[in-house]
Amino acid sequence: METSLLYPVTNDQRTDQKLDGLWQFKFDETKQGVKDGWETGFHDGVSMPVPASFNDFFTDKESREYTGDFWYSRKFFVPSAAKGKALFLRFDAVTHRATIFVNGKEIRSHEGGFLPFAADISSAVHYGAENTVVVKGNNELSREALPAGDTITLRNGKKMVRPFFDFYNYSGLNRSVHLLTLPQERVLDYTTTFELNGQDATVNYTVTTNGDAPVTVSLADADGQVVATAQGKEGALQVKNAHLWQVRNAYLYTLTIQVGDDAQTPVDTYTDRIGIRTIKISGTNILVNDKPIYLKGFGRHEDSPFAGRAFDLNVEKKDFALMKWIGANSFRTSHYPYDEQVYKIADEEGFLLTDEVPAVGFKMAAAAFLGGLNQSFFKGPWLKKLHERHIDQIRDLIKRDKNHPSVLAWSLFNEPDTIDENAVPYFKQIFDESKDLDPQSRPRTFTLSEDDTIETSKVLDFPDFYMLNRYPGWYHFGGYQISDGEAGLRDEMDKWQKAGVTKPVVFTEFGADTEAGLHKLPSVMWTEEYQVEVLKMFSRVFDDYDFIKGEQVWNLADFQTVEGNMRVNGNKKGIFTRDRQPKEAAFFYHDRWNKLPLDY
Ligand SMILES: CCC[C@@H]1NC[C@@H](O)[C@H](O)[C@H]1C(=O)O
Repeated sequence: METSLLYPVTNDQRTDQKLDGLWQFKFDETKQGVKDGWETGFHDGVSMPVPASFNDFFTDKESREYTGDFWYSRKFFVPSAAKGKALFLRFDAVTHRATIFVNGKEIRSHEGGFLPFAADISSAVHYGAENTVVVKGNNELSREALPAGDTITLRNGKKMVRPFFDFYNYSGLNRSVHLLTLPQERVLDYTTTFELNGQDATVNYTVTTNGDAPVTVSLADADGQVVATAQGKEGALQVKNAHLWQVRNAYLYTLTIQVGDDAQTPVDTYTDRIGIRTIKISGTNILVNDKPIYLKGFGRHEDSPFAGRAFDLNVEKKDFALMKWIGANSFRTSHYPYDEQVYKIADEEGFLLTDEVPAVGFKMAAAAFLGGLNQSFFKGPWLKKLHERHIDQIRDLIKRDKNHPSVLAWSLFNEPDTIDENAVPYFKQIFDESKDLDPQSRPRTFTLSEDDTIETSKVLDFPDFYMLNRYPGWYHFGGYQISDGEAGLRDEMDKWQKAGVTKPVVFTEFGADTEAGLHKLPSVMWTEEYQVEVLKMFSRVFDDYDFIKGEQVWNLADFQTVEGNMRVNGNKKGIFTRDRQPKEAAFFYHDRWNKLPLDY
């Protein structure tokens, strides 16, 4: 688990310099790099943009599909003025694992392609001079790492990944790299929880530092007026006439943490924007500030042409424009934690997000679907290591994202095999170990695939609310048989109702692959008309069951997947195309959702 995952800020005590841009890049198929000393830097690579996945910049298949070790290198200057400071390189994400070298010295390694980590380089840098950072990355998949898959070797000796999941294995320095100078004594972390008292609110906080200097915490409103202050590493900020953070009606305060005796010359200062709101599950209702809400939105991917899985602020800005236009209020970070800047935008825009770890592909049937095996995923020599990494990434996910008002819930798996008895002890361990990680005690859950129903799933006691992924009209009962699909879906909902549903049910995946521009009257599958028919069918069912408290259609946009006879250059279930243009279904939801209140 990382010591500190605070997002970088710049002020009189801290600096944050992004090292984005063109780096040197090389594949290392024969693991030559270590023998040839690449860790000291190299100039005979190709230029590679950062942040970006490397895959789509090449014109040959071997490079696009490359699986194995790869190396990045660049120079960076450390000013003499940085002497006495703690120096870190913060990697917002390297997919799927990395080892970091500075001036040829190995600093640290990290496992997990979607969460940040920081390398303390204080002892390795030359001040007032250029330095060299080298990243040795690897993008192989296995059953003992997240996301799950296999790596095979073809007869020609090339390695190839076999994902147990339906998104392309885009790899590389997918998010920004920061050079940080920090005070030796500093804020490492903070927590916030909220109590609403009529018009007023209490912000309970804790602050973690690496020293004994006193701490002062203040809260300023959106106009910069300080509305509350408190002393100590634990305390309560009393806010009169609190302006609450609401769904699609956000309000953010600025929290300032100062370390040191003298407010004029603090040892460290850390600021962040927070929203005062509460989240609760009450019966079959999801409550924000004690008011029931209904989730309207999407499963998404960090995916776009050229940059692959890299965070691209332009794409993110467009996606939020589309989600606001269509009347959405929420999304799931399927199937991995997104870049922190996404959560900051969601905080500002008043969107709720379900924050998901990359525990995807924990199901051999998925592997079978993608040409894999048919055996129990939760019974194998890989489980011990997988569990260690799974809970480690849950810990870091919650540590990183716990102060975002936009985070509604934690999704600990996507479509795991929960029919298998062997899943129960694994789920118990994960839910026991994650129980107290979130100071705000937000709901923990996971998605249930088609096979995992109220009759077959063995782990329905664990989630705080249910997330269902259902595909009648597509993967079964498609085309003219869609009426059987609707009847079957209603049968299942009747069983949930008869069983006495005591928790909210949110549909987190449903939809149909659709080739933009394909039309037919009457419809056939793959046409835009048929996608609307499927979505109208789901809407009819959602409107008939009161315990259904959300509809998040799969997917916001078309996205890249592995090649296969079930994919047409990727997954086409998008409501928008991959270049973010509307299919007919976008206008259906624009009409359906904008008729409703923003939060219901
Ligand atoms: C029947 C499982 C559906 C599946 N669910 C997980 C997503 O990551 C996939 O994209 C989606 C699909 O096949 O469209």
